[in-house]
Amino acid sequence: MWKSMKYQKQLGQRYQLCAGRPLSVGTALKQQTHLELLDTTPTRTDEEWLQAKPYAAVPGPGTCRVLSYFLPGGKLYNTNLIQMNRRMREWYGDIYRFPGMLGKKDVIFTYNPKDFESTYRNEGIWPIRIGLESFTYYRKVHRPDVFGGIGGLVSEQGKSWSDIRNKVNPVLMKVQNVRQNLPQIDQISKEFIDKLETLRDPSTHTLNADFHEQIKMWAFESISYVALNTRMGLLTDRPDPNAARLAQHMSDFFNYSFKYDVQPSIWPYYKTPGFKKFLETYDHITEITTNYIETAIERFKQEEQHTGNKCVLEQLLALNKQVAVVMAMDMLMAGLDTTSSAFVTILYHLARNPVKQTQLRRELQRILPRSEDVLTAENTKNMPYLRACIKEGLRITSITPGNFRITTKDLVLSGYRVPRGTGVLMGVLELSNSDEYFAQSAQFIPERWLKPDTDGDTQSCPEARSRNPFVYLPFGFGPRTCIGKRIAELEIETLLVRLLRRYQVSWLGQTPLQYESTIILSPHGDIRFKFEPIPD
Ligand code: HEM
Repeated sequence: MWKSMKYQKQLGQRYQLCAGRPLSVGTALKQQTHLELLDTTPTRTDEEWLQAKPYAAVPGPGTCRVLSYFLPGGKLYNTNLIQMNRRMREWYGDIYRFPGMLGKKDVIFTYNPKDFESTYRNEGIWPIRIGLESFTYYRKVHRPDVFGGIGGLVSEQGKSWSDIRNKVNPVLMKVQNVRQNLPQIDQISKEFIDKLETLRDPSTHTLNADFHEQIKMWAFESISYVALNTRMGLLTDRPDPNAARLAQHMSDFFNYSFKYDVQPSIWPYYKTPGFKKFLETYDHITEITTNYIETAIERFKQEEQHTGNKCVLEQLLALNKQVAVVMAMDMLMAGLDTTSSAFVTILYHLARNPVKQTQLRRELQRILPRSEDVLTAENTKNMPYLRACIKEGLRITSITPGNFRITTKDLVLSGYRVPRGTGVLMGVLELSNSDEYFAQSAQFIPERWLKPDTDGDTQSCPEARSRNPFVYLPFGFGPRTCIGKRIAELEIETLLVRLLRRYQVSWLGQTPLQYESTIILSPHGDIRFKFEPIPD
């Protein structure tokens, strides 16, 4: 009895430390009806489990040692996430435990594809990916007045996550439904090219502006068209006055999120002035996006008679207004830096590989004999080399370097017992860059992704592709895979077609493209391309 009361008390402390943390692992697990108890004590008694080494034997530093690593002068002081993971892997091996701190749980880092497979195959129908806890806090605790208890896809878990996901999947994951946005996404790409022309020095073919910033504007214009059915005008000289404000708040959001969601922070216990500013940033984003949505609703009412296909926002509103508002915000937050970083990455690899770029251009010239020709659902169907280039770019640099899950079952990972409720970070970036899984892994070889029967003059090379599907997952895996994948692909493909049909692109940076790693990998530093027009 005492033991049980003490246990309940411990659980209470563990899961109700403050209003911001109750929606953590415990609650997420509790929401899964097959795991009703908060108790994460292992229940497996089968041979594999019994034969495995205990969890305590997983290599890794203790809490004090980890803290010493990050102090000034420490071995990991001032390293970014990628550098930190690489060093830890060198010291501790292909599986190690990073101890939980300040209310966060332990995380197992693994570089073993068998572990990836085990984790994904056992994730069940409601996979748990605890990501941005500040999101959950803001929506569920700080502003329930606006969100009515809906946390959104990024932060919900269990049945509440699946209720939203099942509703929005047909709108966002169906290729044809997403592809009906092609004319507008293409229009945005053409406006980007027009803007590029105004920034391009015709004698040197270089830009008088920061290319990465311009690409962020393109990504913003594209995703806000899809999410808010609004043209922000960011690629024109008359942008919507609120658009620049929203863009700035989104950029602040990413910086704050890294600080308060990824790095250890005391905000769950004490709301620091910096965290309060973060909440204000959330407030600004909420206010501006809801205003755009209200305006769009008015517009839809006036256009009620229109008979054409409904846009994404209209389809989401037809499901449920609150879900639509939350989903639109999630699309803006998750679909901006990811798409712009991926685009710069893929363009960089093509710029560094002129032979592959020329090969790609042949395909593009077949699709668009004249650069001004129209892109249609029909002529964009068959672009195998373009799609292979995108895949290959994201293989060399997966901008989400690791995929994360909280285990919902007791698992044996790399021979160790890992109880359910443990965080597992799967280091895909390292494996997709390893010669063990991809021949000549450092080389940009789009041919690995071509099917042997691909038309045209390109020789496919599927044998250079890994036989293990779990070592290449730039958009994640399973029921919780990226819901914006189709939108991102449409945006990236369309702009690549327009840009590379029009220009020969080369890399002028002094070094290979550098990245800064916050929640994703973001291109950083000297990003300079040369754009030489190609005669029609
Ligand atoms: C190249 C661009 C992108 C990349 C590489 C990317 C990558 C990812 C990855 C790896 C995940 C985690 C998947 C998992 O845990 O299995 C994810 C989730 C997510 N992404 Fe993307 N993403 C991209 C673009 C977008 C876009 C354009 C949107 C918006 C429409 C978006 C919205 C989301 C959302 C809402 C989730 C959470 C899904 C859920 O938990 O159900 N992403 N993305």
